[in-house]
Amino acid sequence: MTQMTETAIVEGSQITRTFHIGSRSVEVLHGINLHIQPGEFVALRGRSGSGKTTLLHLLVGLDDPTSGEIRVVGRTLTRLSEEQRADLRREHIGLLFQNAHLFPTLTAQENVEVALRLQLTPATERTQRAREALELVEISARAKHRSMELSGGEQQRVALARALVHRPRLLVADEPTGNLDSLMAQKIVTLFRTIVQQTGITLLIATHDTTVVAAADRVLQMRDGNLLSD
Ligand SMILES: Nc1ncnc2c1ncn2[C@@H]1O[C@H](COP(=O)(O)OP(=O)(O)OP(=O)(O)O)[C@@H](O)[C@H]1O
Repeated sequence: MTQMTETAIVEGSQITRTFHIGSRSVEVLHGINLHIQPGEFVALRGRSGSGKTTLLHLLVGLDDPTSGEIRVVGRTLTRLSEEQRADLRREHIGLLFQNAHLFPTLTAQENVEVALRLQLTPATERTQRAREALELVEISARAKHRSMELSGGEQQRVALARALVHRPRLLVADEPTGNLDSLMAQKIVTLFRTIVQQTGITLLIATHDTTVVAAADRVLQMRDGNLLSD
């Protein structure tokens, strides 16, 4: 087993994941080791089906590895209950997906505040923090628009604001530019870089997008359930 270090914000040691489909077992991840340091912007690249989404789900505690150990922000995920893992996400992790998954009839501001309601943050602080998050992703001018009135790129910015509003230490994103045209994608990527610089957050992004890959500090390459580089 690889030695776990004290300083990494995300660490995986010999992670495997096997899915059971009927009587068949399919090992999708074959013993992944990885270390991500605080403040790094890491792109996770690999063909469709190589296991990127499966790995991300394990690293944020949405799924359990078949074997191996995962430590995120100093906690060993396999030792936590589902509720404790949900708390860990609420406190320290932001999630962003290919689709923005906003409430269509709520405004941009309200969509961001929803994340803080779950944390029982007082109303005045919620409003202020949501405003700041919308400012950070440069979408304040649309704060009062209902999300269904926004473009795809604008919706993704609101989703990013929602993922950042609780000031997580780690942002994990799965194909966040997958539904955007190249100009919109470029703008979001520029924003990722700015946010890393301004906040010191750690970014882990699974992507096929060469713009994201080019902007990252480091690229992890997956192939057929193996990580080729760490
Ligand atoms: N719940 C599941 N049950 C069975 N097989 C699964 C499950 N989830 C994923 N797989 C299989 O695991 C493999 C890896 O899938 P995964 O979604 O992690 O790949 P990916 O690299 O994220 O692909 P993409 O770039 O298309 O999103 C695929 O062969 C997929 O069919």
